[in-house]
Amino acid sequence: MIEAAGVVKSFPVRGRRRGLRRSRTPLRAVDGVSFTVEPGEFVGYLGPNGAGKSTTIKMLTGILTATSGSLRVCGLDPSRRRTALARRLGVVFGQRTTLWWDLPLRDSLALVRRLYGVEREAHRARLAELTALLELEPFLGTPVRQLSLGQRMRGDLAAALLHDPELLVLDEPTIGLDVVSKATVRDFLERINAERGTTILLTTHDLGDIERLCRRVLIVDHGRLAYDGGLDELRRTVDADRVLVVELARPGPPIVLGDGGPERIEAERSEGPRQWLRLPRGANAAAVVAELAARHEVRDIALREAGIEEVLAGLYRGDHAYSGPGLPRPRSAVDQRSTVE
Ligand SMILES: Nc1ncnc2c1ncn2[C@@H]1O[C@H](COP(=O)(O)OP(=O)(O)OP(=O)(O)O)[C@@H](O)[C@H]1O
Repeated sequence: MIEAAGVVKSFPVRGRRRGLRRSRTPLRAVDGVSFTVEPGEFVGYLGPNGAGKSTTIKMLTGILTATSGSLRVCGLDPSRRRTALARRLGVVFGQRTTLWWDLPLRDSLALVRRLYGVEREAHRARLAELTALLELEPFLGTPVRQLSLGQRMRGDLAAALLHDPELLVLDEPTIGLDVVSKATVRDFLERINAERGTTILLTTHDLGDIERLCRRVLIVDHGRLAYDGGLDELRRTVDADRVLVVELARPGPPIVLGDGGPERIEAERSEGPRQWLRLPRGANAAAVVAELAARHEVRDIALREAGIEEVLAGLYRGDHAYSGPGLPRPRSAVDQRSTVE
């Protein structure tokens, strides 16, 4: 569905004045990104602010032309076949609307039908289906400018899907939505992916979106792909800490396990009978728990895995080494690269 090979996008940037001339140093917003997305996949396209996500999406949809590299979306070159691609692609930008501000939502959606040349009968059936799934009925007659953000986003999703595209590209579709609207949008996306097989590429900073929806994530950093794989593998691969929270029968001195050896673990915090032990990477939690139980009177134990928030924050800050399966290049290579030509 998507094939990107060595895609680069440079923007000219006004530099410092040198004599009468200003230097124009190009900024590589996207710096040699390669990945493929198969039909039916639901992929998260993640990365810190300014990483190059929106620029990639604009190239995928044909709004921007790549400076170099090769890009195929639904088998088409997006910048040369933009109109043909538009019939097979749905796009939603959370920060903008594609609907007509002064028209009631129903009329906006009728105009979308004409734009895409969808037959009246097919349109009617599809509109009825999307109206039910997205619960649009109560505000179909309301002008778009009077819709709440959550209502407008549901309207935008309907507009993007009325022509039944194979691929849906979403740029922050849940930004600013309350918990109920987010849940409606997420349920809907999950459903069209599972039931209709619509391929979805989702850009988001929302951790709930990522955990709930994305089986595979691509992480970009400074315009480069830093990770391509599953969320669970990501949690396991990065050096994310696990913490044992132990409740002893009574308060005592800090627990020390594996004393003297390389696997020595000492409680880093204690509050009354409760103590926190940070497990070193690769430590066998079962063996640690067995040693704990043999040497202490333990009431309760909980193992706290790092949440995806901590894992991503660590990656974005550069705390973790990029190595291992699914991680195409070591962190040092990302660091050594210059973002400005
Ligand atoms: N038209 C442009 N001209 C010059 N620089 C641009 C242009 N568009 C984007 N950039 C720069 O390219 C880099 C990547 O921007 P982009 O919007 O793709 O990031 P992003 O990952 O979508 O960020 P965010 O999460 O904040 O939306 C940024 O440094 C940005 O300033």
